[in-house]
Amino acid sequence: MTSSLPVSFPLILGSASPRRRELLAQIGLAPDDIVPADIDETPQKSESPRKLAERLAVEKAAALKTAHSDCYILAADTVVALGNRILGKAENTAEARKYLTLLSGRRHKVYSGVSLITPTGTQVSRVVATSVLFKRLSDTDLAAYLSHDEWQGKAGAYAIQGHAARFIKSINGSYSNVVGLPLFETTNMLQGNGYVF
Ligand SMILES: Cc1cn([C@H]2C[C@H](O)[C@@H](COP(=O)(O)OP(=O)(O)OP(=O)(O)O)O2)c(=O)[nH]c1=O
Repeated sequence: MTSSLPVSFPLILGSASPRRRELLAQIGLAPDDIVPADIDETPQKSESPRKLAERLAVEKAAALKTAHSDCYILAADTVVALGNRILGKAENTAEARKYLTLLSGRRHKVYSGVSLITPTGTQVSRVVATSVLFKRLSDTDLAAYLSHDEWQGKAGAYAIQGHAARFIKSINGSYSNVVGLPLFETTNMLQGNGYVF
């Protein structure tokens, strides 16, 4: 007898981030295709971190819609924020040092926007926030962290899933959200919109 599991439409992950692919794999999801969305990620004037994370996730998914009709398209964006100040990806070691010095001994928020386009063209989105508390970083901590390239390509110039875990006293909220994709909310979004897995 053959099983009669309902068959879903293909899932496209609109992301160049290896973290997002790994996070999906963690919950048993292998996208049918991975297609980075090339959009301008510059914040708008006075845009809040939350709004930025949502807008960029929406735009990343929307950028892939025409080329991938009849698919589920999932995209996300992660923003690190100290109050309303957005810390993006550092461009060089000096900027990474500046960001980490700002985060030192303080609590900040990480917002991930997630957006899903269904095969019928409906787009749903949400933002998840996690609060992260860094210990006070010594010069030795900073020098050690900046001596390897973990800071590169990460919002706020750190990776909670890497060596930066040494610096994190506590988090309040979703861990996977900090790494780049809130898995509980993403699962609900996919299943709530008919994606079977
Ligand atoms: C705060 C934090 C961010 N990050 C990463 C997740 C994201 O890859 C990156 C934030 O940049 P994003 O612009 O969200 O993502 P991306 O440019 O890497 O990939 P794409 O836009 O194609 O989806 O920072 C970590 O890996 N660990 C962390 O602790």
